[in-house]
Amino acid sequence: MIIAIDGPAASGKGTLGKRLAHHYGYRHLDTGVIYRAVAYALMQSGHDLRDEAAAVQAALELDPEKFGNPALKTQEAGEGASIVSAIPRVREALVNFQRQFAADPPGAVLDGRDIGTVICPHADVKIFVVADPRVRARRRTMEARARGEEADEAAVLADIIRRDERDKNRPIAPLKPAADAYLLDNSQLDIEGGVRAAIDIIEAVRAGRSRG
Ligand SMILES: Nc1ncnc2c1ncn2[C@@H]1O[C@H](COP(=O)(O)OP(=O)(O)O)[C@@H](O)[C@H]1O
Ligand SMILES: Nc1ccn([C@@H]2O[C@H](COP(=O)(O)OP(=O)(O)O)[C@@H](O)[C@H]2O)c(=O)n1
Repeated sequence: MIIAIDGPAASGKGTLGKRLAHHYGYRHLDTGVIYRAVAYALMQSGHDLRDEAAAVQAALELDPEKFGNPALKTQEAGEGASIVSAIPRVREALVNFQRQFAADPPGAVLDGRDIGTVICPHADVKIFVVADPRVRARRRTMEARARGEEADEAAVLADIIRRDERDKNRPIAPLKPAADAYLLDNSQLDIEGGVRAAIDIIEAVRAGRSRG
């Protein structure tokens, strides 16, 4: 089974993806990390984030062993990711890696912006996670502070809104729900509540299939 989770910045995709993967015994890929890693590689080598040739090269040379680097979690890496991810050839260079991950047994949960629309259009279940932008900014600010970083909630909110706008309005693989995605608003839910709501959706889809 392939579970596709998409949604805007800091909506809880990764947290949900990890928890669902654990619940079902599947592997989990946070695809945002891939774009963050490309941006980080360019930043480290002093290239402009809009340098297409350098960005494609960085995408082709990606090392999944480095996806755990804490530097990828910063606001700068997220902002950079949103710039490099709008380059069509960068996205093309990363499609096979993601599809291969999705196809390997026993099943996979992928989260990002275009999983249900582009990477896995035939995913068994698609969930589009949303939350009020102010709630997302609050959670992301708390997360940064818990890591010992300084974070200004108004600046985090502005970053989230700017990134969502860029992601929604790019011509290639824009952020949007697939036509057959289930919307999950977790603004009023805690993490457990969000996980339960997602499992309810997945089980309802499975039950419908086995009847159908
Ligand atoms: N339902 C929820 N209730 C409270 N906090 C949440 C919830 N879902 C996620 N979070 C927190 O919000 C922050 C952003 O979640 P994350 O999974 O990193 O989002 P995304 O992968 O969409 O960027 C994290 O600090 C996470 O612990
Ligand atoms: N499948 C994906 C995942 C991320 N991205 C880009 O990568 C950026 C960072 O993604 P992320 O999921 O790590 O961001 P957060 O939601 O964690 O803040 C996004 O703003 C998108 O521009 C994408 O284009 N496609």
